[in-house]
Amino acid sequence: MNAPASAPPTHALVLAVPRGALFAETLDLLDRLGYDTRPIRENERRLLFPELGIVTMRPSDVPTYVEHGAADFGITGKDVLIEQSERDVYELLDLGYGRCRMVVAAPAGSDAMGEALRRLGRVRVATKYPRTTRAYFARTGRHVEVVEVKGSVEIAPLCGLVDGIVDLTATGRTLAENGLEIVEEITVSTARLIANPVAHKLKAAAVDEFVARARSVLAGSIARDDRR
Ligand SMILES: Nc1ncnc2c1ncn2[C@@H]1O[C@H](COP(=O)(O)OP(=O)(O)OP(=O)(O)O)[C@@H](O)[C@H]1O
Ligand SMILES: O=P(O)(O)OC[C@H]1O[C@H](OP(=O)(O)OP(=O)(O)O)[C@H](O)[C@@H]1O
Repeated sequence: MNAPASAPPTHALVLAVPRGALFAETLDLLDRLGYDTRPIRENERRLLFPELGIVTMRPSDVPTYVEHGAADFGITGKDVLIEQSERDVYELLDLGYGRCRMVVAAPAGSDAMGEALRRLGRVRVATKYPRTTRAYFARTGRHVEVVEVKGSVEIAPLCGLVDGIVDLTATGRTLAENGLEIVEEITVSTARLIANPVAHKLKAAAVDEFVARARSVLAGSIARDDRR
């Protein structure tokens, strides 16, 4: 049976696109890969774009949709992939943008964390990244009590809730504005292209073609940056 004329074209691949901090650069990349991103840019409340094979969501939800095959592939931060390390997804490509550091930070000049460790044998840390934080403190041989918060993590030590935080920083402005300083760096994060393992096999040609085009577009950006 033929599809009705009004049905959206079915795309070979469905891509999960992160909103928020990675959104603008992801749309710029998609433009350069030949997507017409105008419908996405024109309506910030619309989330699903079947005519483009694109679904938009929070960065931390991208691995969920890709793991379950609701999207064939997607873009999210390496920090999200580390936090959700149990997800069954393939990491295909480092896209280079969205660069930030995941750090341990504490009130500037205070040694609040060292004092807590000496006095109480444990340090209290607020974060949106509980698993990464526990793993990091276990790896570095310290007892940590993790307080999970949903955002604006920097406020937690200022209110006496915790001794320090684990959070992302890019310019360092948010830490500085809140009287915090970086104590340790856990990792560096950039945006990554991930794929559903089954789609990666069954739609190998389409996935490989997308990855090859993305590589060549990214190589072009690096060459352009080098010329500046
Ligand atoms: N300066 C930055 N601060 C935070 N995240 C950044 C920064 N620069 C790039 N990123 C990337 O953007 C992602 C977070 O985006 P955003 O802050 O918009 O998400 P969010 O609203 O916190 O949603 P979620 O609930 O999914 O974490 C991070 O996972 C990281 O990979
Ligand atoms: O080093 P900077 O350039 O200042 O960026 C870092 C800030 O950006 C992110 O917050 P976001 O805006 O995502 O809000 P959130 O705190 O609610 O996660 C991150 O959690 C820091 O707070």
